[in-house]
Amino acid sequence: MIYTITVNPSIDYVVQLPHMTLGSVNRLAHTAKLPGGKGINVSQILNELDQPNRALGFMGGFTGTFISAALKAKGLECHFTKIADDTRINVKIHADEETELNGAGPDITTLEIDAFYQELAHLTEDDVVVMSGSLAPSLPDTFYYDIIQKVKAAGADFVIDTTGEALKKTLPSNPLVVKPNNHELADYYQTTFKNQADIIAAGQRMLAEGAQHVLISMAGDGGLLITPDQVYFSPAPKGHVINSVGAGDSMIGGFVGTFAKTHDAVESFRYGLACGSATAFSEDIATRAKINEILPLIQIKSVTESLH
Ligand SMILES: Nc1ncnc2c1ncn2[C@@H]1O[C@H](COP(=O)(O)OP(=O)(O)OP(=O)(O)O)[C@@H](O)[C@H]1O
Ligand SMILES: O=P(O)(O)OC[C@@]1(O)O[C@H](CO)[C@@H](O)[C@@H]1O
Repeated sequence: MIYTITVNPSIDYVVQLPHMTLGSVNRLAHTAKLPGGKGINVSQILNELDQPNRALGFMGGFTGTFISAALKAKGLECHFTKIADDTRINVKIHADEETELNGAGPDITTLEIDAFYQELAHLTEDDVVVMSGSLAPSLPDTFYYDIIQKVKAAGADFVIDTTGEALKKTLPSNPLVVKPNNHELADYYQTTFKNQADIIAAGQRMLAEGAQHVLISMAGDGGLLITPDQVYFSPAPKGHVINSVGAGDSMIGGFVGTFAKTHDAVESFRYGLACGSATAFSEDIATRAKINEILPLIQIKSVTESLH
């Protein structure tokens, strides 16, 4: 079973307007309220790929009721831990440029945290736990690290979508895959990239530091997959970008869901790329139909030889 953990889910309130003027009343041309949060987005993709999975995390209040109902309607298996406080609302403004206003998140009590841990009490070595997104402020900084210790004790695999110090702390525990984007990768090693070879070298360093696979996403410039003995690149297919929020989560969902079925890293990369672009070309997280439309457009090539 794949478990996704969204500690801090959200209603993503997506608003569109041709132009936003700060300090004025702006009238919205189009709005949408979508269930969001990084792990939930991964679960939505897994569901589209018919990959059994269970969405975990904390959910509460009228916002939590909305998200749970929306996910149930989509057929997701959800085991969220109920909390007393309201789940947050994140505002995604699509005007001249994309601007995001993400809430800090609700208060979560020690009793609620204990109840959440019960969901991880029966992990086995066949399981994969995907952890994504910010921690609510009331959670300890070690929250993800503590979960990883439980995952490792059960012999299960894990994926964590994080950056900075949190990533540094988890790499030695050998995550199945890490997916920094090229900017996060440059920040991580406090460097700037002049060309693709520099990006690949940084990805290989992350592999040496413990990741089993490194996926580097580069938005409209495509992605790279780094394995212990090969490096692959794919450009992104061209299309009309509608809402790139969740493209990175979709890439993780495509990779992890396919890897669980095939144990084939390149095939998993292919699905990851297709799911990422399919979401960028959709209002919400991509559907199976959109993913199928994009899959034939993905062109992966090995760039290993060009490095020597
Ligand atoms: N404009 C785009 N055109 C085509 N494909 C895209 C576009 N944006 C994203 N993608 C696809 O989705 C993948 C992940 O996107 P991106 O690099 O933006 O991830 P991210 O930075 O983690 O995004 P986010 O945090 O918004 O989810 C890319 O590698 C690419 O395959
Ligand atoms: O505030 P966090 O937890 O870092 O990110 C939350 C979020 O921006 O991530 C998803 C897109 O990746 C959205 O659905 C959601 O609003």
